[in-house]
Amino acid sequence: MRPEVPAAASRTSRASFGERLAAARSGKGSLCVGIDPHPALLAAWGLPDSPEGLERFSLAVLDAVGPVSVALKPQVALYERHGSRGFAVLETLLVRAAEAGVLTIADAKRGDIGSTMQAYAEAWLREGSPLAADAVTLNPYLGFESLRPALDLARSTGRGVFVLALTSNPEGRSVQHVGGDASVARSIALAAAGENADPDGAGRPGQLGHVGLVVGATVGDAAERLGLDLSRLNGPILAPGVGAQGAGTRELRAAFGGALPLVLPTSSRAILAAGPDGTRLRTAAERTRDELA
Ligand SMILES: O=C(O)c1cc(=O)[nH]c(=O)n1[C@@H]1O[C@H](COP(=O)(O)O)[C@@H](O)[C@H]1O
Repeated sequence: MRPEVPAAASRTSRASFGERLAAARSGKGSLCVGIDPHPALLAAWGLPDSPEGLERFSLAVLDAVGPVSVALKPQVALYERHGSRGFAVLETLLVRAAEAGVLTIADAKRGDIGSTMQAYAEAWLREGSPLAADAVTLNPYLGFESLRPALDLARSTGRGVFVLALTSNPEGRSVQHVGGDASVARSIALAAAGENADPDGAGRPGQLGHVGLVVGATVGDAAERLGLDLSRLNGPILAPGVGAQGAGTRELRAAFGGALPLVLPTSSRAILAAGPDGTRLRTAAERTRDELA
């Protein structure tokens, strides 16, 4: 049976996603835990690489780290590899997280021509969609403006998007860093800041907006070097790369400087490896959160 629509999907509040995230951070501190059920992790937890294993893993992570994390970020490919039954597990996770009051960021990295983008936007952000999350990651390779359906839907529903700008992987440089002052990364950051200038379209500039960026914690001084003025984004910055990819507090400070208050660090494998014991898992998340504070 299809799970009910997440509570988050039926919200009518006009608060922007950036404001909702900031409110949640003020109570819970600032850590996003990524849910990446890799086959090796399932095996280490004594679970089968099957939809059943996936469901037990996902709900155990929610129970253990939900209370100490401001958001959970399921990596949708790890669900997709189990086909429709994997996606059914993701739907259940999104419902349960909404019921538990934990924000969800679907790490789907979607991006396509506008007409197709409309369908992706509806899948991940529309009221009533079984896969609706609080936010979704987007890939702007087809041009920032191709993301328009998702930008507009996020704005009108109080949900958010995180657009890839400077990714944590070394290969990203060959696309994102080229061009000096006119780099792809800088143009994406400028476009995102422009969207956030009036985040709810109601003439209330100054609110944190619905358009976030993904900037890896591993990127060193790239943001500064390429002229991305992240402190003017007026929206959240998702920073993967913490833990398994080698970044910690020092790297976050080096990468973000004055923009650190906007940064939501996210870590997956380094925390998930502490399971399956729920107490150890929660302690690992708390320790990571507190070290990064
Ligand atoms: O959008 C992302 O979440 C993301 C962007 C990026 O630049 N780098 C990056 O690692 N990610 C995702 O963040 C997670 C990182 O996992 P860990 O390396 O295990 O912490 C994976 O799900 C990646 O797909």
